[in-house]
Amino acid sequence: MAGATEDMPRKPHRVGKKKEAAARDYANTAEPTILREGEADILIHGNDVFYNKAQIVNRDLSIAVLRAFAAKRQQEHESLLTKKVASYGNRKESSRQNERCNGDLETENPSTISPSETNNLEHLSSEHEALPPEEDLSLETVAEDVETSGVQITKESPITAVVNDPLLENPEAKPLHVLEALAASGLRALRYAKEVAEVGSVVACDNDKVAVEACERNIRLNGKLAMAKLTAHHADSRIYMLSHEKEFDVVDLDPYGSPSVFLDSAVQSITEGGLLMCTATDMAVLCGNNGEVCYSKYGAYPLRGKYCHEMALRILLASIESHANRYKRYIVPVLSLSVDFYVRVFVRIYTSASTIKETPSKLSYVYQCVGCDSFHLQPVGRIASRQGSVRYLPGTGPVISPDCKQCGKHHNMGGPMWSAPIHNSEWIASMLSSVSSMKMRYPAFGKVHSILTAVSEEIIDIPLYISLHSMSATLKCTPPSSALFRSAVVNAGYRISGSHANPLGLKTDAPMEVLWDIMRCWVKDHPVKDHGGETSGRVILSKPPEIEANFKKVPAAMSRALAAGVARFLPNPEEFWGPKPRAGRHLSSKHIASHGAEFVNGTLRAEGRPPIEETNDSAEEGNEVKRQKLND
Ligand SMILES: C[S@@+](CC[C@H](N)C(=O)[O-])C[C@H]1O[C@@H](n2cnc3c(N)ncnc32)[C@H](O)[C@@H]1O
Ligand SMILES: [Zn+2]
Repeated sequence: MAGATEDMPRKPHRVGKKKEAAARDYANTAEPTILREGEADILIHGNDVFYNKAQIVNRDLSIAVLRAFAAKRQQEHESLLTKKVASYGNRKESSRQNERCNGDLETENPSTISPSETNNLEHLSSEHEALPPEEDLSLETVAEDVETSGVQITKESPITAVVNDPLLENPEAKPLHVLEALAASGLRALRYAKEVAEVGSVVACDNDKVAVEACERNIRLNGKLAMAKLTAHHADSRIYMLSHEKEFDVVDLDPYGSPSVFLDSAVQSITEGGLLMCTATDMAVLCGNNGEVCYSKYGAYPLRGKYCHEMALRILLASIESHANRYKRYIVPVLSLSVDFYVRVFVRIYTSASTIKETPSKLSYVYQCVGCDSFHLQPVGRIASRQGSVRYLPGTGPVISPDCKQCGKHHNMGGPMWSAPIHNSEWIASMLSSVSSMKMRYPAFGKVHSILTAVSEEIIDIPLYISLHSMSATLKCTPPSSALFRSAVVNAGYRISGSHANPLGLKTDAPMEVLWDIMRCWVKDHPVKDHGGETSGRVILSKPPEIEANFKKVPAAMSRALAAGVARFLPNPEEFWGPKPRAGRHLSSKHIASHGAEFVNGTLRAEGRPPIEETNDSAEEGNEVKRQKLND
């Protein structure tokens, strides 16, 4: 500035095109820095390739699930092996009996077969593996014409069929073949390869050439093990997955925003019983700010209830199930999380033409009152058993009258969403003990442990949660403490728990009328001012309660973790813990508007780049702020 002296305060000025270009050049020429997360190192070079520190929890959780999955696969493998060995024993026994009848053959005791013996046995045709059980049995009746170690066996004999089973040849489960379909720097893929021993190979795919080059550099940076297990691949992952049908034991989808366009190919590329791990960060869409956009992406309407974060998870699950069903496949959720600014689900994928008939009974619409937020689930389908036969029928309804029984207002209808369980309790328990036993291997251990603890306490068969604060706001009363309310629910004969998705959320099987009666009783003892008008709260309070609530505290109503002083909800370690701009975008005035000056300059400072000063709002920047607020 002409005439300005050093000690005169400088005015913030607009970031011009020149400055943006300078920042870009700086990013391109600046020395890269090395960043370590878990056991992986990556080179960070400006904003060329996407990296978000806030996703460390996401990556740690994924490693915990991957370890649990590997252990489960080994267990399943061993139990299948035991069955096969037993079946081999039975067949050998029946064969021996035949031989005795013929009086010309001797066989060893079938029960003495050991894994080392099975290792020496011949290869099996893969068709045998695919045979349904009835067809298997027919193999027992085959004539003998091939000689092996003094025993005559035909090519198709039952003994050969079982003995040559590749499963018996390899008592250890196969190493996991993993696809990180949207890999960016490859950090996640590197962590899977280096930190999970059972992972044998990882393909890190990205359609951005710069990202793939960065990934290749990072693989080399991480040394021999990474180089042996990891391959960076430049492709549109949708096409890549479609051309690798049922090949990957694990597929990870971690997109910018919505995963919707990747789901169809992802569900086809996973092996039988394999694992899909999927993130969605388009929370504004999934939580009801753009209902019609959600419908176009996920095939479901979200509702703007207090439970919106759990509904977001359930909409994503329903969408994955719908894509899977097209290929006679179905999902079994093991862990479904709403964390910070995203949702992340972990589901196993199986194939069964008969099980997919159950899908409509695992989905529900949701009616939500516009006045008091009471909600009711309307199943899409049901299963009826009569005289030993099972029938799949449409749901019966409507489950509620058009006007709310509590306050008389109408309902909005959302869904369909997944209304079957979203977690597997056995997995959660084993993950909790596993992460606790290797704390040092999880950089975000505290948060990961608190999330899994909160999940472990959730009632597994109750979709969505109520908010005591929202109910109290409707009645304009001071809320009872959570302990008192929870006790009243338990004393009325129902179950109640917290929700990992919201520290104030309560999951219960108590019907809405019981919950409102408890609140009516509370207000009787803690009267509210009458503000007049026909508010929903006034209508609700005008009806006398049908039950007498008992607020006597009961231990069964309390969180075990809370009582034991174990954290269930931890604050984020830093400010600006949220989504990041796409890679390759210049961090500029727009990002100041959408993420805040401190965030952008914090990013630049971390990279040793000059900070960008704040500018005036433009209309577009204002829109970005709005969009970001919706995201928040
Ligand atoms: C959010 S970043 C992934 C972050 C990474 N998973 C991690 O944990 O650090 C999304 C990545 O997906 C890539 N991508 C977007 N569309 C793609 C497509 N159709 N095929 C392959 N990669 C794609 C982008 O280039 C970007 O690198
Ligand atoms: Zn109502």
